[in-house]
Formats: sequence, C-alpha cells, structure tokens
Amino acid sequence: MLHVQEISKSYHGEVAVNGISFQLKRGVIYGILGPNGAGKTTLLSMIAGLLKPDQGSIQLGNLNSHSPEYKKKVGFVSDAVSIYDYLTGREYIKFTASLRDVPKKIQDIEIERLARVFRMEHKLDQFIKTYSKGMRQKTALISSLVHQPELLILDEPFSGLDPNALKEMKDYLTDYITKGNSIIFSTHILEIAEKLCKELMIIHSGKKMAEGNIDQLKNDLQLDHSTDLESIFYQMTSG
Ligand SMILES: Nc1ncnc2c1ncn2[C@@H]1O[C@H](COP(=O)(O)OP(=O)(O)OP(=O)(O)O)[C@@H](O)[C@H]1O
Repeated sequence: MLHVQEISKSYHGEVAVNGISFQLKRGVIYGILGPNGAGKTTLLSMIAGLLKPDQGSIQLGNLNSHSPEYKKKVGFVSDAVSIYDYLTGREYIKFTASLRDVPKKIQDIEIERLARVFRMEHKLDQFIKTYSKGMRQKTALISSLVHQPELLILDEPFSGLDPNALKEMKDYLTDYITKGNSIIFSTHILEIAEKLCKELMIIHSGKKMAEGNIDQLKNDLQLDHSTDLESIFYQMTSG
C-alpha cells in the first residue's frame, strides 16, 4: 500500500535522510529504530506529507504524498505534541477532524468511542492546559484517529505513557491493523518494537542499515537466535 522510493532530505546542506526505500503492506505494524539524530522524525514527517523530500517519491496506493487526498488517508502524531492550551480536548479534536472534512455526526460518534478506549471521557471538556503529558499524547492520538486513516504514523508514541495507558495503546494498535490499516512508528523502546512490529527498519545517519523481521535481522548479522533486539541495534548503530 505504501511505496517509499529513494527519498532524501537535507537541512542547510546536511543530509538527514539519505536514499531510503521500503514498502509497507496492509495490516502490518512497521517499526523505525535508530539512535538520536538518525533521521526518524524527518523520515516520518515526509511520509506524513508534511515535509517534501528533496529526492524520491512516496505513494499510498496511487496517491502521491503531495496531494491533499493523501493527507486525508494518513494520520500523524508527532513526538513534539504541541496542541492548543486554550482549547478543550474535544474542541481540538473537532477542529482537526473538520480540517479533514469528517462529517459532524461521525466526529461525535468517533470521539465518544475513542475517548472511552483511551479513558479520556472525563477530561475531554477541560482545557488542554490542565492535561498531563500522557493526556496530551492521548488527545493527539484521538485527533489523528477520528478520520480512521488507512496509514497511522506515530513518532515516539509510547514515551510518557504509564503502563496502563501503554497497554491500552498497544491493544488498540494491534486491533487497528486487523481492519486492514497499517501503522508505522518510531521508538527507542526496543522491547515494544520487538513485540509489536512484524517488520523493522534500523536507520543510522539517515541511511537504512537493515530491514526485516527480527529473525531476518539476526540472519543478516549471523547472530545466534537467542540474541535480542538491543544487541542487534547496538551492533548496527554503535559505529
Ligand atoms: N528543522 C531542522 N533544521 C535543521 N536540521 C534539522 C532539522 N530537523 C532535524 N535536523 C537534523 O536532521 C538530523 C535528523 O534529525 P531527526 O529529528 O530526523 O532525527 P531523529 O532520529 O528523529 O532523532 P531523535 O531520536 O533524537 O528524535 C539531525 O542531524 C538533526 O540535527
């Protein structure tokens, strides 16, 4: 469903993403791993259609990432969750849903459903200013889900969540892909990546170092099958 072809991006002449290609099928959770500054946020921002690649192309079905229709089919939660302090959670979610042309009736139904899933029912009518970090993350997640995107893109979605919220989020994401949707996310929490992702990519200095399921990564590195993802990650990125 998603075809990423040789994309690159530089900032002021410094390369942040360097010729990355991959494909993502329907019903798959795909994890992006890499050390600080590896290019994960830049890569995900391009896939979300927010940043234009200098080179290469990104297609979802037959839609190019520059097209307005593409943006209606993807949902993005950034790691720098900056949502408006002086709106309530509900106002913020409705505002973002309106930008995506979600009919008001559907907005109301989906907001109630998602608020229940993420235990935010009693908070949605309070100002975002009063929310904790985890509540802000959940609000951003709900707002990215109201239009039921085919592709959900999450940049560091698990930092700041307590163990209960983490479980709710993992359960929701696992269920979300059973409906034929796909998820791509970046994380530094290797244990979650190992458990949730069918496929992984390790990037370093903007380049793809390895891709595949955990067993393929172990085979590529000729590692023993008892090796964990932390060791694989360390081998690939500590140079
Ligand atoms: N707006 C920007 N202007 C200039 N350089 C940038 C900008 N955004 C990112 N960079 C640079 O691009 C490179 C990749 O950054 P990016 O944020 O994509 O990495 P990351 O893997 O998400 O890092 P982290 O894990 O620390 O969040 C880094 O060298 C960073 O300094």
